[in-house]
Amino acid sequence: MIEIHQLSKRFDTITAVDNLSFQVAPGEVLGFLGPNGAGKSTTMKMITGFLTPDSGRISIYGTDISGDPIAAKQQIGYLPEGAPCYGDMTVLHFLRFIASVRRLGREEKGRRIGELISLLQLASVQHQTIDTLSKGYKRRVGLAQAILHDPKVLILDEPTDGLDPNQKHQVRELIRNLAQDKIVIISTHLLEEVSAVCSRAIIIHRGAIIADGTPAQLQAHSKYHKAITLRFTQPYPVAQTLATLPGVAEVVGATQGHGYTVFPEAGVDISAAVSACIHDRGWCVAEMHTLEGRLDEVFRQLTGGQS
Ligand SMILES: Nc1ncnc2c1ncn2[C@@H]1O[C@H](COP(=O)(O)OP(=O)(O)OP(=O)(O)O)[C@@H](O)[C@H]1O
Repeated sequence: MIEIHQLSKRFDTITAVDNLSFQVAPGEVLGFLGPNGAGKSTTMKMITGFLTPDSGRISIYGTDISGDPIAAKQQIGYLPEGAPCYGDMTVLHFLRFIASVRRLGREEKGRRIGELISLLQLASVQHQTIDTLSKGYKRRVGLAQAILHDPKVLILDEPTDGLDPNQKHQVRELIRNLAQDKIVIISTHLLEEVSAVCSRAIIIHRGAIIADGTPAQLQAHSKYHKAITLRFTQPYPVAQTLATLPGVAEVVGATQGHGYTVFPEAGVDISAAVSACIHDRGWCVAEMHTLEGRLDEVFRQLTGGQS
């Protein structure tokens, strides 16, 4: 269990993290979302012991990070923003160095590095210096060093940044597999990443938590939650008719074709009423879908439209 209690950090006049409290349990993949400058990286740096908080407590499986930083850090794997340092080392030398720092035994060191080179597809670049690698490879080397000692806690700052779509997919699979018995916290700007890998998401804005829930719970705040999209084969008086149904908040027509989005009033399920109305009128429907909600819209709504 990770327990964060009333964590705060200021840089001169900027309050980067403002009285943040939350807990994360094993098996959870927690996504940290927020606009640029929201305080995600600063929070991660404090959880990993790289930055000292001005106030508040951080406990990693019962160990206070400021009380016993070495014991706490032994349990953590951290992928910071950007590329791994020591760019003049080859990938293999760097991973051997990290394995020594993490005090892996000789045999375990060789076995584990071999496993990770294969898992993260680093074989073709293992003798290349890190400075000469592409962004995607640097990111994968960063991930390899973060999970080398098989930590119980993984803190990953934008883990798929710079990866191509195939690599993004592979890394997300890897995170999902790793998460089974670990605590994983990832920061990301990619809302599809939250839906793909996170069991829970926290939205941070100006250093404070403004939403906390499963991706589905957050999507339920969207005005698209349980909205119905329709496409008809020919023109009908759809907007006027459906707008009069009980529970319908708004009907918006598409700019092209005979498509509509029917928005419900909050918490109302309008699917039965809409289907019955269409059936009664004998209208020919080409497509009909009920939407889950849009995380990007919830994010914009809660953060006031900032990037
Ligand atoms: N070392 C520092 N010195 C001064 N200000 C800092 C420092 N580190 C962060 N900040 C400021 O603290 C605030 C939070 O920054 P942080 O990097 O934690 O945000 P973030 O949510 O990770 O942003 P991004 O999504 O852009 O990475 C920002 O206003 C940033 O400029």
